[in-house]
Amino acid sequence: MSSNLDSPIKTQMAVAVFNSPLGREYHANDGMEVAKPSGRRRVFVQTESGCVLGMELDRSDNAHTVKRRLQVALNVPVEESSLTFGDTVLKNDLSAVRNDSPLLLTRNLMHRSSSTPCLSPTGRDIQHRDWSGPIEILGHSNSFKKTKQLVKEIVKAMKIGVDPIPVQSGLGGAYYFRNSRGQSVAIVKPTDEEPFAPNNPKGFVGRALGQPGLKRSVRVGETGYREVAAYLLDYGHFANVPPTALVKITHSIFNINDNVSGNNKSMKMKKHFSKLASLQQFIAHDFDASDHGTSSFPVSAVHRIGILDIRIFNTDRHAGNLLVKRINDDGADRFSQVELIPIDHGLCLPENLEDPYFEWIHWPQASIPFTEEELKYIQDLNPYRDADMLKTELPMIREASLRVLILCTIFLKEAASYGLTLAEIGEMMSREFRRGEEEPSELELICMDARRLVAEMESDRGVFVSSSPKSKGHEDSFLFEMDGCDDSGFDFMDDFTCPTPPSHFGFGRNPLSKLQETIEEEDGEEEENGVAFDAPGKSGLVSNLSMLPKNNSFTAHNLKSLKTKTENNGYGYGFGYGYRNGNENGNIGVNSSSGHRSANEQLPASASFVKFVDMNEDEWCVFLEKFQELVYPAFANRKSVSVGQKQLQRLGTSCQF
Ligand SMILES: Nc1ncnc2c1ncn2[C@@H]1O[C@H](COP(=O)(O)OP(=O)(O)OP(=O)(O)O)[C@@H](O)[C@H]1O
Repeated sequence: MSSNLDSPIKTQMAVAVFNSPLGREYHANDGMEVAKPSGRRRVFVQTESGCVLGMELDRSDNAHTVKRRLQVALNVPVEESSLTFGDTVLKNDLSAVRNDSPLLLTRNLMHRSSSTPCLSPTGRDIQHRDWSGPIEILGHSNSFKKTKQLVKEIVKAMKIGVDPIPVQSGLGGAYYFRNSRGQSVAIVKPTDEEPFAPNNPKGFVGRALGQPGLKRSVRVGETGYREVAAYLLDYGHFANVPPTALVKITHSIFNINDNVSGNNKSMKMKKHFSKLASLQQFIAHDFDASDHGTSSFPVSAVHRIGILDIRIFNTDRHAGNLLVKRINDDGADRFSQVELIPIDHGLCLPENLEDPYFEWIHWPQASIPFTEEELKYIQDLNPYRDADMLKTELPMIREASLRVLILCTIFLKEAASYGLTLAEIGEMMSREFRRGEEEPSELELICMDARRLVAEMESDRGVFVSSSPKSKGHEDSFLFEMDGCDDSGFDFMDDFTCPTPPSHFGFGRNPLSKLQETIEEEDGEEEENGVAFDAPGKSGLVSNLSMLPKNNSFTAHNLKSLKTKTENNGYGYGFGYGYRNGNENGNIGVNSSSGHRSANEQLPASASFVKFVDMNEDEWCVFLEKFQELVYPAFANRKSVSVGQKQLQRLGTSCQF
C-alpha cells in the first residue's frame, strides 16, 4: 500500500476526519475557547511533509486510535507509522500528552525519497472545512499576551489581502507578516523550512524532521520551540528577546518542496498549508552587530545577552543575530546610544554540550565585572524552576536539553559568585583547536571528571545500572548508550567511546580525552554508494561552499552565515569527516538536478565529549553534586591564568615605550 504521508493536500483533508469524531472544534485564538472536559486536549500532528493538523483528543484516545484516524485520512497503515511526542515514542497511553502539544507522525520504513506525492484537487474545499483560525498560538501562558495582539493584527491584515514577504537572508525559510498598514510586525519561521528540513526554500534540504540538523545536537524541525524557550527564559525582558510563540499558521506563501524533483510546489499551486512555526515580534532596527563597531554597545546590554547565552548554551550568537537600534538619535551620524536586540535562538539548548559561539567573548564589555544588579539577577535564577516552567509551556522539550539548561545555569551562578567575568565564563565553555584537534572545553572537562566520579562511586557500591557508563572491554573506556530516533532507523547520536578524562583541570588538555565519535552509518554507506567527498583542510570548506545552490534567494549573507556556523564550530579547519551524496534508500536525499544540496555534503559531524541524557535521575543528581564540587578548582585556575594574561598584556604595553 502506498502511504501518502508526504502529501500536504492529503494532510489538509485529514482535518475533516479529525474534527468529526468529537463534533466540536476548539478555537484557540478567537476568544471562544471553551473549557474542555478533563482528559480532552488539543494537539497538533505534524507529518514528515511538514504539514500540521489540529486534532482533539478524548480521554479514551490512545496512540492506536489516533493512528487509526490518520490511517483513514492519509492511508498510512497503523503498523507502519510512529507517533512521537518529544522524547517519547507513543506506544499506547497518551496521558503524558498535554494540551497544545505537537506530535510528529513518521513512517517506520525509510522510503522517503521514493514516495510519490498524491495531490488532491479538493484541497481548497478541505481548507474551508478546517475550522481552526489561520493562526493558533500553542500555549496559554501570560507571556504570550503581546503575541496574541500581533496575531490579531496579522489576521486582520490577511483578511484584507496584505500578504507576508519572504525574508531573503538566513538559511531557513522566514516570512515577514504585516499589519493592515503594510508594516512588518512579525517574523514567522516554519519548522519544516529550517535548514535541511524537507521544505527549506533555499536549497538546504535532505534530512527528515527529527534527524540531526545544522548543529548535530539540535534536531531538524526543533529550532522553533527553542526560539520560544529563549523568550520564556528571558524573565523580566532582561536580555530583550522579542516576544516569541509557537503557532500553527496557515498561508499560501509557505514553501512546499516536491520531494521528488525538489522543486518548489506551493508557488505553482498557491494552496494554503498549515505549518508549525515560531512567530516573533518584528523589531525595527538600523543594522546588526556585524555592520557596526561594537564599542558603542552598552556594557549592560552585552552582559544581559551574555548571561542569557550562557544559560541556554547558545551555539549561534554571531553578530548577525544581534540587531542594533539607535536610540536618542539626534538625526546626525552621531548617536548617543544603541539598543541591542538578540534574535535567532533556534540553536540554543542543544541535547549535548558542543562548541558554543559567543560573538561577545572578545568584546571589552565582556571583561568588565558584573554589576550588583546583574549578580542579583543571576543569583535569583533557579535552574530547576526554569526546567519545570519550560516543561509546562513547551511539553515537547527534550530532557537532554533541560539538563543542559540546568548545568549551564548552575555553572553561571557558581562562576559569577566566584567573581569570574562574562568573558572568562564564556571562554571556559568554549572549545579550542590545538594541533588541528578540537579539544573539550574546560566545562566539558569538569563534566567528564564528574561523570568519572559517578561511575567510580557506582562501581565501588557494586551498582550496575544499564544507563551508566559501561566498561567496553578495555581499561578506562566507556560506551554510552544513545537515545535515538529509533523508529526512523537513524541514530541521533551514535555510540562513542570515552577514555578517562585527565584528572587535573585547566590547561593540560589531553587530546586523547576526546571521545571518538562514530560517524553515524556513513562509513558503510559511503562504500555502498561509492559517492564520497573527502575534503580535509580549509580548501574543503571553500570547495564545499562553492557548490552551494545559486538560486536568487541565496545571498552572500547565507554564505557567510553557513561559513560562520561551520567555522564557529571549528569546522573551518577541515571538512575532514568525509561527505557523501544521498542515496535512494536513505534519509539524506539529494536533488542535485534542482540545485538542492544534501545536508551531509555540507555538514561535518561534531564531536561529543560528554552527554547527560544517559544518566538516570539518581546518577544525574550525584553528577550535579560532583560537578559543583569540581568547578571551584577550575575557577581558581582560570582566575590565575586571567591575571597572568593581564600582567603579560601590561608588560607588552610597557615594552612599547
Ligand atoms: N525579530 C526580528 N525583527 C526584525 N528582523 C528580524 C527579526 N528576526 C530576524 N530578523 C531578520 O531576518 C533575518 C533572518 O532571520 P534569522 O537570522 O533569525 O534567520 P535564520 O534563517 O535563522 O538566519 P541565519 O541562518 O543567519 O542564522 C535576520 O538576518 C534579520 O535581518
